[in-house]
Amino acid sequence: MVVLTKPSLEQVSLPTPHKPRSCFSGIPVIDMLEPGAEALLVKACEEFGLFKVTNHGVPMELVARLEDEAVKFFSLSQMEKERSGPANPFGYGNRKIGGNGDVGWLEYLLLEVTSKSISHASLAFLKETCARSFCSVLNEYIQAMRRLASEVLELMAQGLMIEPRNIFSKVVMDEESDSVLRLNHYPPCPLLLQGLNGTMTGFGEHTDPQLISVLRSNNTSGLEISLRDGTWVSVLPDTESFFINVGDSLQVLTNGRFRSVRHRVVANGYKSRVSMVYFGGPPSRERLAPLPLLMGEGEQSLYREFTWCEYKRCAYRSRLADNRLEQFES
Ligand SMILES: C=C1C[C@]23C[C@@]1(O)CC[C@H]2[C@@]12CC[C@H](O)[C@@](C)(C(=O)O1)[C@H]2[C@@H]3C(=O)O
Ligand SMILES: O=C(O)CCC(=O)C(=O)O
Ligand SMILES: [Fe+2]
Repeated sequence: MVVLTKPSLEQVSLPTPHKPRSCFSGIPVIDMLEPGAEALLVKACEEFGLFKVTNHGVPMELVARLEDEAVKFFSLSQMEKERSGPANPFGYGNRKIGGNGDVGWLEYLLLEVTSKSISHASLAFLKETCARSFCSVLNEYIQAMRRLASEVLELMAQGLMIEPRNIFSKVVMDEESDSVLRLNHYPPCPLLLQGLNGTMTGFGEHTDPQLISVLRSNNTSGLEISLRDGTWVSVLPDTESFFINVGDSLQVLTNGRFRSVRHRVVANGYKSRVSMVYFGGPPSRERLAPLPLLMGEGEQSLYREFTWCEYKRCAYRSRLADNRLEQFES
């Protein structure tokens, strides 16, 4: 995405501006090596659906290498980047999110992930544009994210006191798990420096469909979450930690006990934001329904059983802000 000049900005339809939010310092921080982390983690999933983890074991040097490659990719000419696009759903995307009319102040690379690496299809369109080093660091990062996602999911099961301990993690560790890696670049938005009142949407509000998302960003703010009472707050960036989001699938498995957090990103007038998100999803044929182990006596199941494939089909027909789980409520 190039930084557009004023006349060309007036010719494109822009995402709707909204009011800036206050910074929130209450995001739970979970030290993964601390005894008792599992109970804190459960509380965070119930209250916020978002927390950050420290002592996560992911080498910061690996994170820096992938971020460097992502920055290099986004600095290519528009023509070169577009050789890896349009995102349908995978590939390079610019401003358009999904196929149903959502737009944001960003460009991104959306990559399909198999159990070991990025998929052949995603690799094929990347190879056209990118150095071998990008592909190899992507695969290393994916492995680190799978391991972290799996460890966090095991701590969740432990905190919920359910067995086996891999009851959630085996879903994302499955050979056929359907996961995604997303590299987002939100360039500075010149309109914000030209007296635009309010803020500009970088990535519109939504919940993530998978079990969990593992998010890391550079030091530029922009991420906002909706609290239980519906107020939006801004999350301070933290380059050393990973943010973990509860996704829709985990909300279903826990019968609504864990909260799939609504979140969005606002653009910045001065600084670029780069985020890298791993979405840990189930295999296509996986059946999703509240785990009987987690249901109290007489507790009603909030959702009917459905497969990940069914859910995804419906997700890709929806707008970003839609409540995708509504159709699966019982
Ligand atoms: C508008 C859309 C983009 C999205 C697919 C969808 O139709 C609805 C869910 C969106 C979302 C949000 C979280 C992730 O960024 C994403 C990759 C996902 O799995 O679901 C995106 C989808 C996308 O950008 O293709
Ligand atoms: O860029 C971010 O910080 C969040 C992006 C996001 O929510 C997503 O890619 O689904
Ligand atoms: Fe998201």
